Amino acid sequence: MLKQIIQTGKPYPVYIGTGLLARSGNIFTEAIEHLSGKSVVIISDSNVMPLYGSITADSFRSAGCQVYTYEIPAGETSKNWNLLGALLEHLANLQITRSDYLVALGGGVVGDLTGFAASIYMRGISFLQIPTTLLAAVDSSVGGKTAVDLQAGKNLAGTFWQPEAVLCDTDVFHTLSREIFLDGVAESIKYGILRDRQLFLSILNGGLEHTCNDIVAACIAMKGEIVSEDEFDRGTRELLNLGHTFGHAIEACSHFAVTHGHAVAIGIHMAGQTAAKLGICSKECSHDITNALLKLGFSLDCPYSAEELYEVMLRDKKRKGGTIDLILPYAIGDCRIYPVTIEQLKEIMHA
Ligand SMILES: NC(=O)c1ccc[n+]([C@@H]2O[C@H](COP(=O)([O-])OP(=O)(O)OC[C@H]3O[C@@H](n4cnc5c(N)ncnc54)[C@H](O)[C@@H]3O)[C@@H](O)[C@H]2O)c1
Ligand SMILES: O=C(O)C(=O)C[C@@H](O)[C@H](O)[C@H](O)COP(=O)(O)O
Ligand SMILES: [Zn+2]
Repeated sequence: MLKQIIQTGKPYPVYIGTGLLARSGNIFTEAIEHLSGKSVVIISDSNVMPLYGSITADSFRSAGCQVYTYEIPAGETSKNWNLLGALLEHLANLQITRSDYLVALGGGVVGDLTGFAASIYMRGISFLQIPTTLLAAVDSSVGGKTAVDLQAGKNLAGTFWQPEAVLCDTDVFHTLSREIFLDGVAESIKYGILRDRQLFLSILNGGLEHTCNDIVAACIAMKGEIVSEDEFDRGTRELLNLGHTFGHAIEACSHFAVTHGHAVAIGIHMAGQTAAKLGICSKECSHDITNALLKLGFSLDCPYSAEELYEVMLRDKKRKGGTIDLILPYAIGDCRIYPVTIEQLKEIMHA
């Protein structure tokens, strides 16, 4: 089992390995002094609960916890205000107290919703992350961004609330469909393009199928490094949004029919093209990014017009009045924040 510490205001461990789910209760209670004896509410979705709910619940019970479970419908549309409210009411009905724990068992949707609930229930209680998608393992389970979507767009309401610990059992990826696994490949290769050309090449050459734990650990380490520098997303952390200004707009335009990872893949391709057009990176660099995404199996056609995307992009959280921070590649392994005015953004989109 690999262990990393995420150095936020409140440092916390991330455990990565195989066969961990059946031991999750023990691993967490050994790491967290007062967890045994507490109530834990395992929150999961309608696909993951039947697969991994019992093994997780049994493990927490054997470690001395009182276990409750709560299931939400699978899919992005569960990241909404009404479901968040229903979950909070349920916690209150169970008489969950401030010393108890929530456990997010699932992909990024379960993680973002559970983290949000944990951050506001009784003004904040502890939670644990058990990611079950590749995307959640390499990205959403670490760093403490929580959110729900609003009608106007993606993740427009949320908090920063770090988990107490994260446990990532990579065995669970075996039940993912190819498409959902690919969503995680998009967020993984993002890390390579951001800061690590070697990681980019390893993923391109099928590394996630062969040396999965090491690559997951490398992505988490990079996320930890960036988040520890800028926990509250006021500077460097914006880099983690590579491909997201375009990607979030695609998700919103599709009413969330396009998954986050696929939208981010198209967004990374668009970021590469934009950088080449602006003369920030070479044409070869932009082609290498696009070809890598195609080789990995992404379809990069965007079904929405420049106008449609632009309107949604204006609500991006990296907008500061009349400017918006784009994240653009200067080379593979070197991305930077590149502010543009919203007028320039309009021109870029039309080009
Ligand atoms: N907080 C962050 O930093 C952060 C980072 C990246 C993405 N996100 C968010 O994460 C979400 C996307 O996460 P996702 O791609 O995990 O989507 P998801 O949570 O919707 O999971 C995708 C699908 O896979 C199923 N599933 C999950 N684990 C499974 C398993 N082991 N076996 C079989 N099926 C399984 C789910 O039921 C769901 O149908 C988006 O809402 C995105 O905005 C947040
Ligand atoms: O952790 C971060 O910071 C990220 O930006 C990671 C992204 O992959 C993730 O999709 C995040 O939820 C996007 O955040 P947002 O602030 O653009 O809503
Ligand atoms: Zn993302």
